[in-house]
Amino acid sequence: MLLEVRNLSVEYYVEKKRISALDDVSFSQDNGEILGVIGESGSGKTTLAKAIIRAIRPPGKITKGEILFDGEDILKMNYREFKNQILWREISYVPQASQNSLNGTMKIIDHFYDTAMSHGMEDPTEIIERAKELLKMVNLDSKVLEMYPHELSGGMKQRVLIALSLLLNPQLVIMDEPVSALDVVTQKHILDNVRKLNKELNIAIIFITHDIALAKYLTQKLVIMYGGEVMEVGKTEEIMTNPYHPYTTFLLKSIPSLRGDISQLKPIREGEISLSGCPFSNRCEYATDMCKVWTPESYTYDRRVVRCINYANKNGKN
Ligand SMILES: Nc1ncnc2c1ncn2[C@@H]1O[C@H](COP(=O)(O)OP(=O)(O)OP(=O)(O)O)[C@@H](O)[C@H]1O
Repeated sequence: MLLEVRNLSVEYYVEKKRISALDDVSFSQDNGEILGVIGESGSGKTTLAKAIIRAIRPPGKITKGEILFDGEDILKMNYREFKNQILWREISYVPQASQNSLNGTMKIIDHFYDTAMSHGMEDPTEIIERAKELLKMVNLDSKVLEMYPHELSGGMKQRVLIALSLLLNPQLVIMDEPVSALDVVTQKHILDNVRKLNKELNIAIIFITHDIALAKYLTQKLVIMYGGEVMEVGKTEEIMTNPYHPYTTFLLKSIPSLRGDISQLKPIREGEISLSGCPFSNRCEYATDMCKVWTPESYTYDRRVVRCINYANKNGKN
């Protein structure tokens, strides 16, 4: 097992109010596996990614849990040690809206130099060769290295960032909504690149998206999130053909409206997340009075993890 997140909770404190962004989140990922993290806006996806790369900053705080990477709890590591040994080298991150994260005054090659040199790769020829090799993997010509970000399309910039994230040969790359700002054709090209990288290099990928159709296309395992909680975890194929949690069913029903037009997806509105009981109970067509007051735990049923009271008596507790 490559990654194991255990009972992770993150809170933000804003104007004396406590926002629970992640509540008791647990899941695992195997070496070389593509894991999709799916949920509507505000469900905690980016917070989860940031927790794994230890980038939660005040007013946010990890209040509970463990993140085991190759068996070691990275939350317990000294931060400097984590930064030098794990970040970029073992786990890299392609942030949300990352196309804007390239520095407009720097050529693409300088981005590769910067990252390489800050991690002890000093030989310029080696860096250029590695950059060319990585660009080729994402179907970009090496002449891109001499270009500035504004000379590239959104899709090209996204591919540069994916190439950059692979510079130090990480075992795990976390991609936060990597294609959501792109047109459908470019989305497909990039997803095919990601798939190729995963196959050829055996890199594990956490693919964060609100679009279950994209996740269906790319991932092997799914973590479905709502209101900071994990609603369901299982093999993509099994979840797609037979969802257990009512929220997953709800998401799957929304597939046709999502394809190609992300503007149709409505973020979770304030008040929709139930603050007591199951977070989905306000919207769930099967919710009983019990669901509104009693917070379900995670139950393992049929190799699936489901956080729904209906599964409480079906099998043992997780
Ligand atoms: N810096 C912050 N300060 C206060 N609250 C925050 C902060 N970052 C996130 N939150 C809150 O934490 C919750 C989870 O947000 P998060 O950004 O992780 O969700 P998300 O699923 O990634 O959403 P999106 O798809 O819109 O990025 C939300 O209620 C959000 O308002």
